[in-house]
Amino acid sequence: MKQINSYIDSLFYTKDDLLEEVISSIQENGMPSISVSPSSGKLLTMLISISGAKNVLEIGALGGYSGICLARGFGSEGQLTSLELQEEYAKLAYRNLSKAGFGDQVSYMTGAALQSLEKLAQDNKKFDFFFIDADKDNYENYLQYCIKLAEPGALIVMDNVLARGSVADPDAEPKRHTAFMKAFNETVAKHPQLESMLIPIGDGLTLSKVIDQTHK
Ligand SMILES: C[S@@+](CC[C@H](N)C(=O)[O-])C[C@H]1O[C@@H](n2cnc3c(N)ncnc32)[C@H](O)[C@@H]1O
Repeated sequence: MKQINSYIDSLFYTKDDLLEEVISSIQENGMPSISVSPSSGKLLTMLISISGAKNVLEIGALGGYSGICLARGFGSEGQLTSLELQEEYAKLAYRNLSKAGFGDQVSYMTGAALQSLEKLAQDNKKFDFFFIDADKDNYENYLQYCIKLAEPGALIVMDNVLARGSVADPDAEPKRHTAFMKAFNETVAKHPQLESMLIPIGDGLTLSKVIDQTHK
């Protein structure tokens, strides 16, 4: 997996000073180095621009790396709502999004994402693109909320679904979330409201389209 990702990054990722500054700012602030991989970030940008999504919800901001990738996809016309547990992380993410020129197009909701999602549901908010990249134990809950908050045909992208390849390789040392991710991937694959595919890039991204029930 590592070798394949290095190969993909070496061919398709071009040096990006702004994103490299984001990575440095995360390290300087003593935060974990767990942003999406460069190629996953580029794919997020492409998915937003191809789908034309303008109202994006991110779960798990960290220092704003994926937030910038998402915002680049909608350019000057979209809005990003980002949910982050840690106030300090959200502040850094906001500074980085502002540096990237998206300060007016992003808003952060801090605290446990499940509470923020419940608030968004109560307020009848709708989104056309979701990126789930926070605590893995809640992935199924996050997925259910995203479906609830989705415009028909919305896309939901979930990161880390391969758990470093351990979900597919019986000889690999199991990770903390291997068993959980295996079960989650089965749920997504069979979900009646989703049409999905797992893309083995970075730590694995699943891309799900919310089926428009009115056109079935
Ligand atoms: C893998 S990092 C996100 C990386 C980010 N998406 C990127 O690629 O730039 C996961 C983030 O989820 C946040 N998080 C963990 N548990 C959470 C929760 N219950 N509610 C909201 N955010 C949470 C963590 O603080 C962390 O910043």
